[in-house]
Amino acid sequence: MSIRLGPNQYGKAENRVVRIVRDTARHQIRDLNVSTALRGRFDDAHISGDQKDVLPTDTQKNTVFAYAKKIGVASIEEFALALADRYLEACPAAEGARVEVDEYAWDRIQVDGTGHDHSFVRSGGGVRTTIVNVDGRGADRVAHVVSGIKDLVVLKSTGSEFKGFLKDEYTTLQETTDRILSTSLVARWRYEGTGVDWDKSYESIRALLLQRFAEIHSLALQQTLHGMGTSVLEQHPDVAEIKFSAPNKHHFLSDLSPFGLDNPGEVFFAADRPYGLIEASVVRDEAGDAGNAWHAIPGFC
Ligand SMILES: O=c1[nH]c(=O)c2[nH]c(=O)[nH]c2[nH]1
Repeated sequence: MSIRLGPNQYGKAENRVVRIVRDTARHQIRDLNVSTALRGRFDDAHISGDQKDVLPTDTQKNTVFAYAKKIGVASIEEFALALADRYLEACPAAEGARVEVDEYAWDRIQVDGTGHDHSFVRSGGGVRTTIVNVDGRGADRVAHVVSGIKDLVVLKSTGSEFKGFLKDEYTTLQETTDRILSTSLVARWRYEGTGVDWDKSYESIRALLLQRFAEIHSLALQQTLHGMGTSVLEQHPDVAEIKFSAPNKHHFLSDLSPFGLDNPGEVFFAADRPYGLIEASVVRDEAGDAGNAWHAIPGFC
């Protein structure tokens, strides 16, 4: 019998770091959840228990907070790339570093029509996210950036059909040409390089996803996702591929006939489970090799 150590990585998950820029009375806030992981030649740490190669997860955490002060957060992508490079510099046994950053956005509280200098209210409308993987150093360095948005809850109250589907003896679903379509979208897209205006690109893709969700007359959530992804690839040449995970948040028409009431698409039961889970990706044919870009991202096909 032969048994060996399989794939492994280690790091500090979910460092909650809030960076305030307070050079003037008008403060800026970046509110992050940062998870780090190193992979490489860490066999001794697992097999003999010798930790000589291990940069502690505690050090990885400290680096996140020190870098928030030293270099600040120009964008979550730049911050993640800088951290990944730092870990590879500090830890010779590491062959690759993975840094995932979620950002919780804040809006200024409006007082008399003006955004307050230092009081904020958490924004709705999805969590911005990035996952950076850097493999190697110097001339061998390869960096991949997968950015995205999650928890983007959207709904259209008409303009959605689901009909013509396969039926068997267990099918009870009625065909419909007018239903509610709603999802809590996760979309992640892989950039081809790192010479990107990260904030501008994110805002533009987020706006485009919302616009296309609204515009597309949906024949199924699958077709809506494909349409949204195709538009992103058409309008963003630096995006190689986009992946979606979309729970179909079913809204069932409430039967009000026992109460002598008709219900022409006005009152619904919003079920929370079970839900259809629709996952799809749209890929550019000539896209470069994804390498480790999608390493350890759960919930995507
Ligand atoms: O958009 C949908 N896609 C499906 O595959 C599906 N299946 C189902 O029951 N309802 C829906 N809706």
